[in-house]
Amino acid sequence: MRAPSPTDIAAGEVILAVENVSLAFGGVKALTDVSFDIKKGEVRAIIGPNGAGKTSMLNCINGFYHPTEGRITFRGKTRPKMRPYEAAAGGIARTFQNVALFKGMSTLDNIMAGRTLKMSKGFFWQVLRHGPAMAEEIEHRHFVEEIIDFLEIQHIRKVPVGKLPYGLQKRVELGRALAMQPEVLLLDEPMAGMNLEEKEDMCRFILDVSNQYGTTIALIEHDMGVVMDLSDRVVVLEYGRKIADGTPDEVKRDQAVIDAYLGVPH
Ligand SMILES: Nc1ncnc2c1ncn2[C@@H]1O[C@H](COP(=O)(O)OP(=O)(O)OP(=O)(O)O)[C@@H](O)[C@H]1O
Repeated sequence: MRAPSPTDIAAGEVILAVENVSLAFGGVKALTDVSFDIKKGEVRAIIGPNGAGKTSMLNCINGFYHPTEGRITFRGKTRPKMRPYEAAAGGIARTFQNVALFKGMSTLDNIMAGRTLKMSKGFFWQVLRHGPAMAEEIEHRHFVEEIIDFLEIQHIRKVPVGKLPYGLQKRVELGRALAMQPEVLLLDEPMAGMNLEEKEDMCRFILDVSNQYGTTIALIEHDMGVVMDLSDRVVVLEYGRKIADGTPDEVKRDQAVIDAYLGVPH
């Protein structure tokens, strides 16, 4: 698979910064004054007990929610009212806690759907499937086939995704996100509901995406073994507040984190 679009941000520099972000739903404070950054090329985990605000944080990053306070800066630009399609077009792709695919469509068509953002030819040409649109579609199909090879899902390319086991559906969803050639990939519980073998496969693919293509990855994950193996740095939320931030080793020795996971009252 080809590398993501080139960027002017060097590996190790901050590509996305979350500053003093708060988010409230009526009286419920999902996030309170949360700050952390994500560096280009790293695997950044967001962890915390149920209801800690992890999914709300991803939803703020990709523009699905707008923070009540604070700001999010992506590639040096602060866009407080960024919408999900603007985030995707700008290089932030996302997978969901519960697989969100077109269940009646094939693996190939689902991944192709992720590619439409990259298609420049207008609807008129697309409908005619002629001329410039045809040439462009062939190029995009090549790219999608590369992703299918990369994720080792050639055998299911024509199968409607609704008929696939859950682990493979998660892999197809990853493929659809990769089809956008994102600079930042947000993964919401990529291993949820998987058996051990499927988890090992998904871990390998995430590491391959990171190592081979330098894609920056932020992931929410409950499986601590996976988090410790995959991540460069971990941010820990509890009741919507950040309680720790550091390398996996630092975080697992942090007393506030140990207390949060053991349910010690504060
Ligand atoms: N759309 C919403 N409307 C009202 N409250 C919400 C909404 N989304 C999230 N919340 C609340 O915000 C808080 C944080 O929820 P969130 O889903 O972000 O946590 P989480 O850490 O992702 O949890 P889990 O691990 O269970 O998925 C919870 O109290 C939740 O009930």
